[in-house]
Amino acid sequence: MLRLDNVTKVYKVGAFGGKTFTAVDGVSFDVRSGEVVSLIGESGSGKSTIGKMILGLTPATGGSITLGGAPVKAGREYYRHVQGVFQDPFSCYNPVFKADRVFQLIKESYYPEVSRADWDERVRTAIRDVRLDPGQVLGRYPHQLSGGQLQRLLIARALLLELKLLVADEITSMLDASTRIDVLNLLAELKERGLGVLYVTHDLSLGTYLAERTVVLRHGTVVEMGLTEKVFGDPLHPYTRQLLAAVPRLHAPWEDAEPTVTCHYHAGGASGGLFEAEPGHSVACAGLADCPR
Ligand SMILES: Nc1ncnc2c1ncn2[C@@H]1O[C@H](COP(=O)(O)OP(=O)(O)OP(=O)(O)O)[C@@H](O)[C@H]1O
Repeated sequence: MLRLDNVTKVYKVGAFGGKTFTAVDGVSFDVRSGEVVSLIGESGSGKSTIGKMILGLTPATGGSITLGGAPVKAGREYYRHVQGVFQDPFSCYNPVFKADRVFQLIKESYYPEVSRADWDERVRTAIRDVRLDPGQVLGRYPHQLSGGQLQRLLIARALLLELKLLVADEITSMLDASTRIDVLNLLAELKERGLGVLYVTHDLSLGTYLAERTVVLRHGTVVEMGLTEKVFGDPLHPYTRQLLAAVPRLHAPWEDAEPTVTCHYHAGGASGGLFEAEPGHSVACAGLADCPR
């Protein structure tokens, strides 16, 4: 459904934009309907930039991003099918308006023909779908609602559209542990409904919780990707191993990752792109001292 092919993003930086910085470099992966793909990497690895390009908020410098074969085209029709939910739910609301105004804006833009009564019923259904009580959240200002409630209202808002893909960028990082699980379970329900979800996170444990496939990003390039159980069960790239070793475990002392001695990419005779080490599990060069440059 969503396909990124060799996507690159080069930002102009410096006082007069005279220098450039490549934030995303030749990234390719896809997200299918009814699937959660998690995009994982440390801060600054390019995750949000990829999310923004998919949402048409910033153009790709190279490569292509397509939804159902059609290129990203920011605008009303595209946003009917593709929506983003971000880390800080408060920033998505205008504090001087009641939070549920976001539903009214969707009606005005997409469903002006729907009667007031019908629309109110749709809104209440969407709110119940995200496990909120309409009576408790409608008519309130953003500051009167919790971060988790605001986050879920944004998901409810997305559900009112004919959504195919949701880009969820660090949406659980500001939530407490139990609300976080509620929101993750909600995403799991969305995929049951056939939606594709790109779940952007730097938290590996959350990524593994619900993603069928995982893409590991480092310095703007994909270093490993594949079925989540394979990427996490048998990480091949030293960076993935490092990330996994850094996940805190209850009652277990922190241990550094075992040093990587094999570059699966070069051992497999690959050159260019990623090497498919096993079906559904690909890896980039490990960058070991003896890897050909
Ligand atoms: N508008 C911009 N102009 C110049 N550089 C930018 C711009 N936006 C992002 N960058 C740079 O691109 C790189 C990737 O940023 P991005 O926000 O995509 O990372 P991220 O993986 O989402 O990080 P985080 O997890 O901290 O949100 C960073 O080095 C960042 O400084």
